[in-house]
Amino acid sequence: MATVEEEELPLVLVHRPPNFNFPFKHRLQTHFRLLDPLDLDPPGSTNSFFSRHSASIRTSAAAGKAFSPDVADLAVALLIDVLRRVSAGFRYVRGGLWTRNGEFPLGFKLGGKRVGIVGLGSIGSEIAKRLESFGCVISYNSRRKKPSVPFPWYKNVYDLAVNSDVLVVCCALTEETRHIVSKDVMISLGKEGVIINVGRGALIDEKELVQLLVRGELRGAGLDVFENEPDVPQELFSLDNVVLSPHCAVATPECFDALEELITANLKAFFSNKPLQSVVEF
Ligand SMILES: NC(=O)C1=CN([C@@H]2O[C@H](COP(=O)(O)OP(=O)(O)OC[C@H]3O[C@@H](n4cnc5c(N)ncnc54)[C@H](O)[C@@H]3O)[C@@H](O)[C@H]2O)C=CC1
Ligand SMILES: O=CC(=O)O
Repeated sequence: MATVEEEELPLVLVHRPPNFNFPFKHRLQTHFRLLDPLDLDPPGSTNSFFSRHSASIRTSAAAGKAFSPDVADLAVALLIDVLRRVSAGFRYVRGGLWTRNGEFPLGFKLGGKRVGIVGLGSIGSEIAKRLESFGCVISYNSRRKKPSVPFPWYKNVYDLAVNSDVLVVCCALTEETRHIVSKDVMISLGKEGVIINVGRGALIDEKELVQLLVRGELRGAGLDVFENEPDVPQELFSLDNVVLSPHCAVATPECFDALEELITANLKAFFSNKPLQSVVEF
């Protein structure tokens, strides 16, 4: 039961993925009364509060750009790790292989690589900015050419892959983008090709990706997201050219501070009839 003082706070309906427990919930509760359907409905419920009421919900605050710099940092870290074999080198030293086998295999230079970004949104733009400063040559695919962007645009991912050494996948997952990185796209990237995914697992045909990596038909992959998290295909565990992270691109306290600031600003704007800083239309 809410107390009389709590009743006076603005009521906020929370819409979040079941695996996202925002650590600043208690601080938001000092300004707002939170109605979190996941506290009421079990995860996966087909008749959840949100699905029953979503038709009547028109506007909500989104994460906006709060996550983007940290996600972009991790994408670049995964790419450098795959190319320069950072994690593999660590395993080599720790496993005593340096003493036993001698020199470690050569890695590959980042500068000069042609990087194709699938989805030049908020995260993709941050990735482009970082990789450009490393001397990479950027191009991108999105539904439409972005007039203010200087990089070459490819209208499909296949053509982007043909003209890239690296594909960085960071577009939104929709029915249209599910498996947008198909077997054909990966084959067209070629044997020297590297794939980085910080978007969603299902943007890539994961079974085909695994097969291509196992058969040595790609140079490597850096993956933060997977089709059936937290289950990761076991075949990837023994591949030295694959770097895996547990969907943690946003997992920094700074990121959550930025998110808290944005959510609070959005909610305060909403309750004073001012424009939101970031909006989702349902
Ligand atoms: N690994 C992680 O921890 C995180 C992953 N993400 C994922 O990254 C995605 C992108 O995030 P933002 O850049 O912030 O979103 P955004 O909305 O700024 O950008 C999404 C981009 O996807 C593009 N896109 C949509 N449909 C497309 C299509 N059919 N073909 C090509 N491009 C298409 C849009 O043009 C847009 O440029 C999110 O939807 C989310 O799934 C987001 C945050 C953290
Ligand atoms: O962690 C956030 C996400 O969208 O992924």
